[in-house]
Amino acid sequence: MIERKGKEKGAWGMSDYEKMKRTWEADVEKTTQRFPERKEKFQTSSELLIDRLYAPDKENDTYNEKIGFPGQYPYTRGIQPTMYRSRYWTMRQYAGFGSAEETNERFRYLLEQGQTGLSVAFDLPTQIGYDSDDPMADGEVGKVGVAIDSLKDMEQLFDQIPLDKVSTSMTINAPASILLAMYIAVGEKQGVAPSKLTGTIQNDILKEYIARGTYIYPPKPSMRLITDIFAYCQENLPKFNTISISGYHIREAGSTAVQEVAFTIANGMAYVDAAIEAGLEVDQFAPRLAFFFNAHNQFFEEAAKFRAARRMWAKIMKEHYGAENPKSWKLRFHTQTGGSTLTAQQPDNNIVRVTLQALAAVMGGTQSLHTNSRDEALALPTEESARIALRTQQIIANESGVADTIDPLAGSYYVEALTDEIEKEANAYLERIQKLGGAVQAVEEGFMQREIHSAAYEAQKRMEAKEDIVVGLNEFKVDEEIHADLLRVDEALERSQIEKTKQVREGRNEAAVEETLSNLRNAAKTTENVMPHIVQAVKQYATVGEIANILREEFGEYTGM
Ligand SMILES: CC(C)(COP(=O)(O)OP(=O)(O)OC[C@H]1O[C@@H](n2cnc3c(N)ncnc32)[C@H](O)[C@@H]1OP(=O)(O)O)[C@@H](O)C(=O)NCCC(=O)NCCSC(=O)CCC(=O)O
Repeated sequence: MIERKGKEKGAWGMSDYEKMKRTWEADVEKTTQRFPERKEKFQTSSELLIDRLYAPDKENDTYNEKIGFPGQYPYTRGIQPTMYRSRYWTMRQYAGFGSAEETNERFRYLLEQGQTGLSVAFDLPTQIGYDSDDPMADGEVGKVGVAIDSLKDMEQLFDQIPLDKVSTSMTINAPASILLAMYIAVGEKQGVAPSKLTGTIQNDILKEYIARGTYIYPPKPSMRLITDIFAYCQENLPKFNTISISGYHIREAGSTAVQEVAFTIANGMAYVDAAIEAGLEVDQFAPRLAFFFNAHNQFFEEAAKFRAARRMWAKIMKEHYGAENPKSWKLRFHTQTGGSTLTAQQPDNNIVRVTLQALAAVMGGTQSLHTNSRDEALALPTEESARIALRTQQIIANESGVADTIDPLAGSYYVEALTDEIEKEANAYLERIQKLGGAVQAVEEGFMQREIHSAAYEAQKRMEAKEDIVVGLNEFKVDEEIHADLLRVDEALERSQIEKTKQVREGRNEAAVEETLSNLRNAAKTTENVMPHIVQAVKQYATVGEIANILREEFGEYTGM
């Protein structure tokens, strides 16, 4: 794979490789002042010293162009010069169920247990912009996540959790502006200025049309809401990640690893195009774009997928969009282990699957990680399962030694070849999507959906023919009764949540609510940024449903392809 060519020495008598290495060493010097390495000396159990980085010891063109050094373009080896030697990935377990109080308790439990970031799961009504007392919410309140109707719920959700110390991810898409506005308002109540807030909103509508389904408005106004958020955050929340461009759900819907990368990056390009069209400067908003991928069981392919995605995005941002700020080139991502790979049969086996998948994510250089709980194929995780899932990451980080040297798979013939092939195949998809007119067009025409369905169909056939073995499912089965200790949401929650929201409505200043909602409506009719109006409305305790309904009236509803 690696062919060595003679190389001219530059004016300073240094080859390109030597220059790159020096630059990396200087970056390490700088980074470690802010983020010192975890240990003075890293060593194996036999006391063999572990170097920060293993790289070719001589000039090598392929290495320079394709692989390079960590923290350097094209970032194949990771986005930080020291990676996990300085700081482990963020351990960020997706959690939420029932009421804000219950979820707050789970959050605090997870933080006490060593989790390092928060990730909010909202219930379905919240995700599609309905209050708990809306007939559309019937039977769904607090089921797959926490029920949030008004700022009151958000205040309880983050009670005793200092928003200047912890970063929060919120899996919210169509109503992302509303939940972000509530987060800003809670921050202010805690005395934390918006400029200090750190976190991420998912805010990725395209994959909702493709795979996940919680869309409200048609594509055009949805894209406008997203670029309004970019513009608002650029001014007011410079540390907040404005979107989490998600391949996770595309993969859950049955795509291949290549499709996951290709469609996610295509969607990413659509957001960049929309923001540029809205008049934003690429180097202003691109540094705060984030990504979110899945991790399945095919260990090497998964690790290679992350490395390929990073390299592709760096090239696209630099060469296609002409971004000049290196922060715009870096693909930063969260990983969640693959929910669809878990089995209801012999559920403890899922712990092993999650371990493999999490390891692939770490080998691929993830910034943040959720490890699924063993019982997720059955119900919401119990506290014990959630703890084991977190412990899985902690064991990988603290006991396995895999985080002690940067990108340990680099240079493996197999992994580098897979990285190249994934990049090539994903680029071929990108070309097809560009020919269709870009991701928005491709989604509207159902192109990605069709490709995913056919991949899922093929995978199902392989499984039924036992070409693909899933342990406990089509082979190695046992007679069992599944009697896991499952967490169920109390049916009384819906009634108490409805009552709580009723009280909020009774206690607020109705004239002020009306005024802020009417200002929002006026802004929605023009091109004015809607975000400041949504912030004003939530501060008056206008609810998620009330705000989403104003936008429904102005933008219309999307009824599917
Ligand atoms: C960018 C990420 C990916 C990660 O952000 P984090 O804050 O956790 O990590 P980070 O940015 O890497 O690190 C925080 C700060 O430390 C710095 N830092 C980190 N490591 C460093 C190192 N080695 N050297 C120097 N600096 C370092 C970073 O630059 C950054 O500072 P600066 O910022 O100053 O540079 C973000 O978007 C994120 O947290 N995403 C999570 C998304 C998520 O949880 N989604 C759940 C979806 S759940 C879902 O959808 C489930 C299924 C469903 O419901 O359908």
